[in-house]
Amino acid sequence: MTDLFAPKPTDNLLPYDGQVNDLGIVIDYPSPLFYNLVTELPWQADVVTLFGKTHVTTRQIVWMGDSDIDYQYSGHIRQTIPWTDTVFHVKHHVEQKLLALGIDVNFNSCLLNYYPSGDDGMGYHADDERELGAQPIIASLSLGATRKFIFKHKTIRQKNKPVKVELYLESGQLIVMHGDTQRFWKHSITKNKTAATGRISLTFRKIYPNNRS
Ligand SMILES: O=C(O)CCC(=O)C(=O)O
Ligand SMILES: [Fe+2]
Repeated sequence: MTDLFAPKPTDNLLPYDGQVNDLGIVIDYPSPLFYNLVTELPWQADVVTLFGKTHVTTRQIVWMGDSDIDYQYSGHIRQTIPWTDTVFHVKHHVEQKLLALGIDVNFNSCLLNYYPSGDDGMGYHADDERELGAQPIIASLSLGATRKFIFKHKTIRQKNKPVKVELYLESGQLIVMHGDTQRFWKHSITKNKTAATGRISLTFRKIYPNNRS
């Protein structure tokens, strides 16, 4: 039976000011991939500066990409490690899925995030650094525990509250943010005390090093 309410990959999840598509589950066996990445990658705590204060996160990250790319955000320079066979393979798979939506992109970088438990999240932010270009294309593949992903409009409010769009990201699910999304919306992964297991997201990006400010 077809689910009349299941979003089509071509549906825009945002009401305006950007474009987010849900490509659904694109990985047949996500668990082996999850455990492979947890064990094989050199995870490190992230360092974030908020209101002038530096924090070390329990969320763990790895930057991966082409050898000529390193990435700078929140004032910190990130070392990029070369593509592993596994992630390079996933990158190719993701690019093929996007092609079917009419999005033709060759990602040169990936930020992998590991949330060991439901106590780990990522606060509201926009991936709007200059080096990502004016309309960044960011594809995000989720593995492991299902977690809630929230978009919050930067300026538009309704009934005195910011406009929000929420979705749940499941293991093997791929979404893509593009168009004006980073310009007008922030996004976050909320903490969830009931999430018993870990989650990984692979966020593929295209970096234009010459746009660095
Ligand atoms: O883990 C996620 O799904 C979100 C990650 C994210 O927003 C980022 O890496 O910029
Ligand atoms: Fe992000």
